Amino acid sequence: MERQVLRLRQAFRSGRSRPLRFRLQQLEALRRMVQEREKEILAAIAADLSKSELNAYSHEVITILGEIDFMLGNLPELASARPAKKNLLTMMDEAYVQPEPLGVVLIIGAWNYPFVLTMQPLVGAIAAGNAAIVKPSELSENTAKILAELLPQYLDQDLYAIVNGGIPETTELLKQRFDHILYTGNTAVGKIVMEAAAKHLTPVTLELGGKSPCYIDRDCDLDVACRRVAWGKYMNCGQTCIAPDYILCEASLQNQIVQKIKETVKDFYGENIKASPDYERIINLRHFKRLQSLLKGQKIAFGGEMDEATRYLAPTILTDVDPNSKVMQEEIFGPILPIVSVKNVDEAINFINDREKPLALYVFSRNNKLIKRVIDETSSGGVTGNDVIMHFTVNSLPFGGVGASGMGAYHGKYSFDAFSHQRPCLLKGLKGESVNKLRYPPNSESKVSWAKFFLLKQFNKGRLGMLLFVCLVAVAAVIVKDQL
Ligand SMILES: NC(=O)C1=CN([C@@H]2O[C@H](COP(=O)(O)OP(=O)(O)OC[C@H]3O[C@@H](n4cnc5c(N)ncnc54)[C@H](O)[C@@H]3O)[C@@H](O)[C@H]2O)C=CC1
Ligand SMILES: CC(C)=CCC/C(C)=C/CC/C(C)=C/C(=O)O
Repeated sequence: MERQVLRLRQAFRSGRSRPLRFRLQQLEALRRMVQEREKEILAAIAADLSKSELNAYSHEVITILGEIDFMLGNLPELASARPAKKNLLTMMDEAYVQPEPLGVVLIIGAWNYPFVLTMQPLVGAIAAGNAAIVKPSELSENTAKILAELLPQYLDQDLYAIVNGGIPETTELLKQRFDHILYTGNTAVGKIVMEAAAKHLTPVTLELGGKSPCYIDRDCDLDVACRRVAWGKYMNCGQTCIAPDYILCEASLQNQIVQKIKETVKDFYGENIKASPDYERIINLRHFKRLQSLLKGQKIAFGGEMDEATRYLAPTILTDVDPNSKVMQEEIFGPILPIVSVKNVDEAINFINDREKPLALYVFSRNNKLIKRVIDETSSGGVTGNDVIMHFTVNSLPFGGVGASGMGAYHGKYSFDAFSHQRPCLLKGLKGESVNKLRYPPNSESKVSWAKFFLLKQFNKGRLGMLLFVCLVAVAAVIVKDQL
């Protein structure tokens, strides 16, 4: 492992990953990989998650193609230096912010969207000019295997590597020194990653989970709300980090919601859900049993059927759920939808604020003011109003958690930023010592007054104002020169 990281570091040090042309060429190669090897990629995702290839394409491949296209179109601008506003002491100098790559970064992915969660960060890491090691989840072994086979065929092998394996391999990897780690997965392992990173003062982006609440207001089109919630909850069999975890609503809405979601499930998956190509399975037996245990003692208003042999768990709704029950204590990450009654929106807001900050928050209402109020009075990684999941698809929005649901963000420009250092650069000439005297010792009252003038004065006065100001500064400089 150590040797592998060293090899990448040497390649990074050679400067090869930095030129814009090289980054664009690697991103184009990645796009070629996705396009040319689409069938193999889809088959691997499909095998890992019992998913149809069509769903694998729309859940994962589209996102990556979109992200690569965004970077190819915007990289020249993202990577270029941005001029910075100057103060009076530096107005003759050059000041700019130059994004620079961080170095060798580690990307640790989770199994639930195994292609997106490794490749989307990799697009950002390449775009920002880094070397990268990708560690896919061992639970999605087919995707991990195909990535290990394909990436070296398309990308520079000295700069981008893939490490497969389980906890021992990740533990070993985490002992190495990286310049950034982007980890996606559960909160407990997030803490392990952060602790390991701290040993090297390595910055981290932690994409964690949590219980994302969904408040449905009385003043709402329930048909639409229930269809959208059912889509986001049962997609990937509920194994989506930003799936609506539970519904909060007034007690009087509960039965209507159950009825409408039931009808939607029939429209989506037909009478025989098991036979639907659009309904996935639970990733493994451990998760299946965990979900099974969450149903104990609950009132199942819909669904609940399961088949251990195929890890099938039907779309399920629980009603009158006690907020203290187990299903409300941990992220569900499966197709179980608890409904918790609240008296009104105030109680919903308190309910949300009494718990850890979630990764996503959803509010359905015809009343935009109410939606804005819920947003203003709560905190979460992201929000979609009157829909679920969809903020994930807008790559001009940063995607990430807050508090227990994570730190840092990525997607689009934010991925580029996550893997870059914004380096402030000030280039001065060797002239101007007369004015510089005011910062050299020995200090004096008059030097402090002039320093205040030069450093604290604002000059947002338009072109003419600027001209006058420059004259004023020139006069001041002459006076300073004579006085100091
Ligand atoms: N915020 C986000 O973007 C996303 C968050 N998630 C969250 O991830 C969770 C599901 O993923 P997991 O089951 O955690 O995925 P997982 O079991 O695949 O683990 C994630 C990664 O951590 C590594 N890992 C596991 N145990 C480790 C240990 N003890 N030490 C070092 N590395 C270790 C694995 O090898 C894997 O690469 C959910 O909580 C979900 O909400 C999932 C997808 C996206
Ligand atoms: C067609 C369409 C709008 C699909 C949506 C795909 C999507 C947003 C999937 C979720 C992706 C994801 C990585 C979720 C997660 O992190 O758990």
